[in-house]
Amino acid sequence: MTAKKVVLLACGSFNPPTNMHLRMFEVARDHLQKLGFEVLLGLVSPVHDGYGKKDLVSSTHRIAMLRLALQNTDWIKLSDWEVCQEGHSRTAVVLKYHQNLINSIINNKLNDNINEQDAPWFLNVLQDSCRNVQSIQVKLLCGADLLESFGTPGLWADEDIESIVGNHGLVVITRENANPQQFIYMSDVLTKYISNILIVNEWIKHDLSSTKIRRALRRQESIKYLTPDKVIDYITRHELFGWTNNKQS
Ligand SMILES: Nc1ncnc2c1ncn2[C@@H]1O[C@H](COP(=O)(O)OP(=O)(O)OP(=O)(O)O)[C@@H](O)[C@H]1O
Ligand SMILES: O=C(O)c1ccc[n+]([C@@H]2O[C@H](COP(=O)([O-])O)[C@@H](O)[C@H]2O)c1
Repeated sequence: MTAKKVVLLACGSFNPPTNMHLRMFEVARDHLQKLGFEVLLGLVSPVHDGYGKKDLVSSTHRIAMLRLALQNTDWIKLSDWEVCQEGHSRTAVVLKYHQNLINSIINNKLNDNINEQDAPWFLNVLQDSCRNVQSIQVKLLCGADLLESFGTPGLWADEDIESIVGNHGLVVITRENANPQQFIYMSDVLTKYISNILIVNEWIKHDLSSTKIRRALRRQESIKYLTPDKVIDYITRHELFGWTNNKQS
């Protein structure tokens, strides 16, 4: 039996990227491989500046930090499509864009809207895998907190949730203080598409978040081993997140 081919796409602020953002892809790939999927590629899609989240640094900085964070992986790539749009894109739209692009590659008919210049970051990785392939599914990779944010009133459109779980599927990494199984049980739409939702237990718990890194930096505390050293160098060089190089004694 041939393995179902999957691309994992993670959306978020990555403000800044953490080791857990990278680890999430590894944990998901291991689990999916055991279930018989072939994970061809991981994509990181940072949110547009217009998302307007508190303390969000510019996408120029977030992209630069992600590029540094991704230097030691050969299968997780940055997609800057979302940050290059005019404003914030709903996640359902981001998934659909990448799915359409991959479908075009499979069908070998990149059209005028989607040309090779727009997608150099993963065309070369995928092109070989795409030969003789019928389909590749783009799934949303997320932490359990993002899944649970589906329940925040007014945050996600109902049709978008249905499109994300129905057309793409979710790979959810467990996270402290979240109970994805119970959350799915409480939701009719998630229960309807339960076969499209894979929950991956992260047994090696890292209660790590960008918020905690930002807090440490604000307090002039070390963030070593929480994010790659090159990201730390970038943050300190640009004095991001309240870090200052001229400390008053
Ligand atoms: N420790 C973690 N365990 C599981 N998933 C995580 C973890 N940290 C981040 N993620 C997931 O990574 C994706 C992108 O996350 P995001 O940029 O919001 O990071 P974050 O650390 O949660 O950020 P912030 O603290 O600024 O809210 C989300 O799907 C989020 O759930
Ligand atoms: O598509 C939506 O309606 C939607 C609603 C809320 C959040 N999101 C996405 O979820 C991600 C949340 O990131 P964060 O850092 O706010 O946890 C980010 O990529 C947002 O674009 C998307």
